[in-house]
This record gives sequence, C-alpha cells and structure tokens, in this order.
Amino acid sequence: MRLIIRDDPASAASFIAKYIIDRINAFAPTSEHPFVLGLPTGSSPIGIYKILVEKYKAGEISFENVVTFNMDEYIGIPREHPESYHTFMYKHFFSHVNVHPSNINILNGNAADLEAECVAYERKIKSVGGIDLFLGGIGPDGHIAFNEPGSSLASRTRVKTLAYDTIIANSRFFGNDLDKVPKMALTVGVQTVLEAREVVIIITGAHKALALQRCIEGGVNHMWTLSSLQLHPHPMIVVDEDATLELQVKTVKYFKSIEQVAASQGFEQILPSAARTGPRHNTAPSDAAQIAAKTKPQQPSLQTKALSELQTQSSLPEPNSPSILSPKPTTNMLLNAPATEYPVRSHTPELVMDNMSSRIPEFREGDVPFDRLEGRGLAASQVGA
Ligand SMILES: O=P(O)(O)OC[C@H]1O[C@](O)(CO)[C@@H](O)[C@@H]1O
Repeated sequence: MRLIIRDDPASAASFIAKYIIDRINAFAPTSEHPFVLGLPTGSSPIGIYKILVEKYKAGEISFENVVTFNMDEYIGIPREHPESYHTFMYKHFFSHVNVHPSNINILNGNAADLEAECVAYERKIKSVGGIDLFLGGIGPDGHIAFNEPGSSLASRTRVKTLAYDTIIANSRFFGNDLDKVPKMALTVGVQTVLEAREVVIIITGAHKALALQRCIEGGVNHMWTLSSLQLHPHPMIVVDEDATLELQVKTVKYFKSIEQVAASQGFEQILPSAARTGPRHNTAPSDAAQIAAKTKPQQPSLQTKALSELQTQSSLPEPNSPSILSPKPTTNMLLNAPATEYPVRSHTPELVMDNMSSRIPEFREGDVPFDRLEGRGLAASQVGA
C-alpha cells in the first residue's frame, strides 16, 4: 500500500494526474494494445480531469488509444440529466480530449435488462484484457464505487441500492432534496476493482478522515469496502492533510517516510508486470522493458533476465466468466504472479520533503548501539560487534 499525502486537494489531484499521464505514456498504447482506464465521478476527481484536459491541450498526453470504463451510474434518471454520470463525464473530461466515443464505456442505468447490462459490462472489461489502472473516489462511509457498507468483497458489476448516507451526501447535487436522489445505481463490484492491475484512489477532506482511518489502520471489512484494497498487490491512495486527521501520527509519519526513502533508494511504486497482464499482452514484456528503461533499475541485469524469463512463461489461465446469479469470484490474476518475478517500478511524480529517515542517527564504529525498545544501551558483546 502506498499512501501519498499532500497539503491540499489541488496538490493531491496534481500528483494523480501526473501519475496517470506517466503511466499512459510509458505504456505507449496502440489501437491493438490500448491502455484501459477505469474512471470515477464525484467532486474529488474533478481537479484530476481538469489537469488531464490541460495536459492534453498542451500536447503532453493523448487519449487516442485509451479505453475507459466508468465505475457506476444511477438507475432511472435519463442519460441527459445534469446529474447523470454520463453528463458528468462528458462535461468534465470526454468532450475535451481525443478519446474515441467507441472507447468510452459507461453503464446504462436505463437498460431494459439491468442485470444483463452488468454481465455485459464485465464481459466487455475482460474482452479488452482487463483494466490497467482504476482511478476511484470514496464516500464518507468508505465505499468504493457504489459498493456500500455490507457489499460482498467478491462482488462484481451489479444493481445496488444506495445507502442512506450516500443519498444524503449526494443530495447536494439534487437541490438538497432527498426525494430527487436516485435510490439505486449500477456499479462495478469490489472484485472488479481489485482485478485492475493498478488501483489509485483520491480521498480529500476531513469528512472522509474516518473512512481513511478504518480502511488503512483497520482490517479488511465489508462495512468499509475501500479496506479491500489491502488485498491488492500495490494500491495507491492519494490524500490531502485533512483526510489524515483520524490516522495515528506514526502512521502518517511512516507513509511520508516511505515516499521519500523509497524514491531515494529506487523502490518506488511497483508496476503491474508482464506476468500479470494476461494473455492479451503478447507485447507486454517489451512494454515492461520500456518502462524498466525509464525507471531506475536496481540491478539491470537481473531485471532484464527476469523480463526475458517472463517472455517464455505461458500466459495465466483465463478466469471463468462470472454472472450476477453466480458471481464465482475468479482467482485474482494479480495474485498469481510468480514469486520469482522481478518488480518494475514507477517514478514518483513529486516528492514531499518530510523524511523520517533523517531522524535516524547514523551508526558509527565505536558507538554503543541503543536498544530503542527497551531504552537501554547494549554492550558490544550483546550485538555481536
Ligand atoms: O468525491 P465525492 O463527491 O465525495 O464523491 C465520491 C463518490 O462518488 C463515487 O465515485 C460514486 O460514483 C463514489 O465512489 C464516491 O462515492
């Protein structure tokens, strides 16, 4: 788990926008091998979309070969409704960039057969090879997409009744009239999110601090569905300072130190590897090699060797197709990566200067080591010096 803490929502959005741009550019998508991006709505990601649009206009990123899947959509309001997630996405993002309309996927909350719509959505995700990066937001109750408290952690795309808390939270978009907020939605499931090769979540504001605390410092729990990210191999949560208000000070300091120390030592965010990209990605080893070339490999020879070994490994078995009636949680392909695999890492777009490691004194020859836990000095013989 990476927890990236920034001063304010704008800096958190900027971090994520840069991260997504770096990932897409490193992936170098083509029409045969597009980058598959999962997208959220809500107020939290608006700043991210704004920067992505600016960078597209500045020629720093193209969405030509990006396929998108939105997390959710209300049931029962027209697509053209000002608060539908279709409208939101075109208003804040799709209308301003070069994504192909045929590459945009948003659940249809007015489908004649809503359950068939959900099954088809899961199939479509699989048919394009799975989601490379799922960007998400959360509700104040820790829900991810519309996976409300109590959702199955094995859930897939389905019809969901919204929790009262969510209806209250979203009523601000419906003139504060609870009766106007749709009571149901279509949403990707927790398992759908967990199967994305990367998951990046934005959380800002003191009103989401308790959710962040439960999801990071608590156990995996279906009442706080974001906590399921603890089961993902390398999730990233990007927050502002206000969102950390309920975390222990040592948790905050630790995650801040990880960012700085990991960057200085070359152990940044682990990227999805060739082995995890599944059968579609026959070209994945060379993609991974490209990314590796752009990162700071610790031992290039080992890395190159591992990547070439991956080229010879056969692809992972296709998971069974799920259905709503029989969700059959498929084995997470992400967890199937061979233990021998050498990780490929990303750059951190921006660093904060807080560095817990600077507070750890260097050990010099002749120093008496200090047992910090017991508060006692140790004799040289006790530490084998
Ligand atoms: O950013 P906001 O406005 O708090 O809303 C975030 C919510 O929107 C959603 O994306 C629902 O689509 C949830 O994941 C999250 O509840």
